[in-house]
Amino acid sequence: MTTPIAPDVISLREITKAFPGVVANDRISLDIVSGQVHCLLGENGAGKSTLISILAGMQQPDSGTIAINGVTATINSPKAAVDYGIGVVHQHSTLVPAFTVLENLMLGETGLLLEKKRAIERLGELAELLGAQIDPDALASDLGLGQQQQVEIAKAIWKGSRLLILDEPTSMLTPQAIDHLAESIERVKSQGLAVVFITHKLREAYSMGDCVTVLRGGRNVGHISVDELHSYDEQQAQDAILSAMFGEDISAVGADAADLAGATTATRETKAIDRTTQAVRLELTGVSSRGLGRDVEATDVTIQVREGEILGIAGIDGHGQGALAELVAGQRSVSTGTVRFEGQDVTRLGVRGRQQLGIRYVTDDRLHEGTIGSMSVALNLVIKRIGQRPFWRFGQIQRKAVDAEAATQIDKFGIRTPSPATRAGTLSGGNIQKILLARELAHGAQLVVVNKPTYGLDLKTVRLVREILIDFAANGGSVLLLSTDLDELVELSHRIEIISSGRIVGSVTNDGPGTAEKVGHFMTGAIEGAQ
Ligand SMILES: Nc1ncnc2c1ncn2[C@@H]1O[C@H](COP(=O)(O)OP(=O)(O)OP(=O)(O)O)[C@@H](O)[C@H]1O
Repeated sequence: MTTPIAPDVISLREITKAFPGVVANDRISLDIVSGQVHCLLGENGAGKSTLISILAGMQQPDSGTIAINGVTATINSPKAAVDYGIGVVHQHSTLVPAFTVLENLMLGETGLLLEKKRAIERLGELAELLGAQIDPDALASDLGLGQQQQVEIAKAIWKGSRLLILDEPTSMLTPQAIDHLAESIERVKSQGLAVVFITHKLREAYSMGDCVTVLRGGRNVGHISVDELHSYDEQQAQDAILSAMFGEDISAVGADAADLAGATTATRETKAIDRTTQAVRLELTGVSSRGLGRDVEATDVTIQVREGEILGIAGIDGHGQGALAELVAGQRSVSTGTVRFEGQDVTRLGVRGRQQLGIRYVTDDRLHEGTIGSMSVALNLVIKRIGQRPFWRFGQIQRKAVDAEAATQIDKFGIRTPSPATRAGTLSGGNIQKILLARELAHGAQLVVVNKPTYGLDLKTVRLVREILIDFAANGGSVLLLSTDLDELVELSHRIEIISSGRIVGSVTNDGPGTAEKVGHFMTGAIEGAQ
């Protein structure tokens, strides 16, 4: 066991960090105390990631100080952060897939392998601390997401951390893995570590947090102390957080606050699609995909999506959702089976041809595949229409038309950007997602494939994106929704099919209470089957 660490206070004072056109952190002060989970909430672009990247030594503040127990700490590199005992678990896995768990852990931040015997001992200590079973010899690529995350936590506190920062740790996990994570956090906390927990989910802030800080527009706009949070019931905690998050806008949010908070269990009132009147728009018959062999291929998939229908595809992340999405979009080839769109065989049609028919794709890889970070917001909004009128004429870009389109979409989707000319890569995750949706749903979209459309988005943006999809379907559009979030699937889908190891293993009509349990049953079966 690790020795309990004496209570520490990490004090941030007046931390300020500006980027061109935006003050990401504006004189933020807060205290992070050992033995407590400090939740950090705020809308997309509020400044959370900037603040943790400063704590993690990845960025330097323009001004302000960080002190540990009253002594100034100079965190001028990731190595310095590790030396101060600050470990971060990022949203996306940083493990090397081809390495074993042990190799990943031994490969420290210096890139040097530690001594093996000592590493096995340390892993044993940490596995006990986390209450996790971690096989040192398992390949990282063979681990489920929950297990990968346990390894990431072990890696973050490998050197005996004092502060563990978890950046939206629950967004990809199954309900079971979230429970396990909550137990691990409790144990880490009881060993005297401080935890900073970034989440968009108010339920989690209440159930796992000891205190809450809300950021808005780069500022610390509200703090709920340990005593306050522990004295509140869930409703009071939600009200306090929401009013800090939305300030005067709360009246606009008003009655929908519970929805925004994700407090209610999602149920969809809409009836199933009328199969006698709504034509089949997309039909996959016995389709298997053929990719580069890096991830799970779709195998023998037969599905139909009708006009006006949202078909949800549930499953543990990495079970062939990417392959399925790409083969509908035309980005991955079909090895067997047929893909038909509005009656036409499009099995061999490429991406561009499918786009012209109205098939659109919002990838879950917003930053790399979905947008070009070095290009402006305006160009990203029209990038799929290069060479086409009215944005290009005679090989020349038509600035006026591009700017007019950008202005319309920025307004319609509430994209928060200093200007249309700002580089897309500098926007927050939520705003990048809005660019993708704006672009893909524009101009003749008939069917949109969306993969994890609200992953990492804040409450308001989640609601906006879901409303956009519901409206699109209500107006006759078809949606193939791939998601790992059961609440989202139940809230949006008319029907839900479950994918496991690339195959469809079940189908549930979303006809009222009990749907989530039925889907969960298939998913759990899928987990057991996969491990
Ligand atoms: N490297 C950068 N260059 C320019 N602007 C940046 C950079 N990093 C962040 N920003 C801007 O700083 C602001 C705060 O962004 P930050 O990523 O910290 O917010 P966030 O609260 O973490 O958002 P999200 O919930 O979307 O992750 C945003 O307006 C963002 O566009």
